[in-house]
Amino acid sequence: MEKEADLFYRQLPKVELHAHLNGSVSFSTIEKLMARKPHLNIEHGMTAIRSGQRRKLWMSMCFKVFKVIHQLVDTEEDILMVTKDVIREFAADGVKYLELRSTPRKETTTGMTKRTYVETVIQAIRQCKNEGVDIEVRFLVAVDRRNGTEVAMETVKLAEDFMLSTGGLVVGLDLSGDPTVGHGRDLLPALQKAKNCGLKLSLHLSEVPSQADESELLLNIPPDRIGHGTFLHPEVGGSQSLVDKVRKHNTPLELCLTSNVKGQTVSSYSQHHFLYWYQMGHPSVICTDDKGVFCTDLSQEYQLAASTFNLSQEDMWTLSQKAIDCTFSPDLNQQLHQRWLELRPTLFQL
Ligand SMILES: CC(C)=CCNc1ncnc2c1ncn2[C@@H]1O[C@H](COP(=O)(O)O)[C@@H](O)[C@H]1O
Ligand SMILES: [Zn+2]
Repeated sequence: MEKEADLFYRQLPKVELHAHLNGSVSFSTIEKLMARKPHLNIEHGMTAIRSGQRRKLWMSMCFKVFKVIHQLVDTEEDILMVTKDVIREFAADGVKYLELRSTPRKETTTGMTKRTYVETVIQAIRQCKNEGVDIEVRFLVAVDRRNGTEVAMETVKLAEDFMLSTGGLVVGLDLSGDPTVGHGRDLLPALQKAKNCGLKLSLHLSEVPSQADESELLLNIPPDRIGHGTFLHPEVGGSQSLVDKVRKHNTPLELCLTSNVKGQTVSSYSQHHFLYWYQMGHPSVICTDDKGVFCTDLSQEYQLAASTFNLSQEDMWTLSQKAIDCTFSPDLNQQLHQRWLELRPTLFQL
């Protein structure tokens, strides 16, 4: 029975809209990177958060994991390998459309620049396409909230340049980074600029408690999608006014169950705010966030949502199909819906 369910969720065609590149690096890719850089003396436990592993002062500790991964991924060669591996892994997991996001990084020691960083990600996406990997991939350039106004402005310029030069592969901008650091008000002008030049916006919002003011500000832009939104509703310290804003614009939420449970912003799977939004009929998309760091994949997240909230395979099919309407590539909608229809008979004969 368990095996059949596994197979169903793996074969279910899926859309992944919230995946940070360096958080998605798998165990086997980390091994290849460690072999390239033995002098760093990095061990496996430093790049992933396994089940039951819990620490105090949690959020900021978790973000240290990314520092370790960034040490391992610091050349264009690494970025190319990591991006291609991540794309192939999502494809092998049944993801048919993937929006990857990543923060352009400069590494003085290796000569990698923010521009060559993005160029390399794009090159990897193109190579996978040419190699026939069965997945459509788009890219969101990420702004790390920690770095303030000026860097955010530069990043928007970079994203705009690539949006124009890549024939639509760069579709938007992500706002992420340690939510306990910095304030969204400093980033508003950059986010507005991005929106005005045609980049779609996906913003990490109310990922930790007590950010109602910031969320209010950011929701006024308004964003095109929301990452997490864990503390938006009144029952968890948000407000009805925040919920009303999200409802008014019908802004889809990207929901990452394991990330929130392991990140300890949600106490257990059954307490996850997925249920609040799903029951309301609000567009809710199940995503992984950082499949490498949290040792998960998208099929597992679908299966967890189904078993936790007692949803049928038919419900989960509908959820994955509706995610198509939440992508930043409306030009692909028809093609993706067609694909889902073609695949449906094989799934429901299992
Ligand atoms: C507890 C925990 C780690 C939660 C995960 N929730 C997150 N919230 C905000 N930003 C994130 C999260 N996960 C990854 N990121 C962002 O993605 C980066 C890693 O991917 P990349 O280097 O941009 O390719 C991190 O440095 C951070 O800026
Ligand atoms: Zn995230």
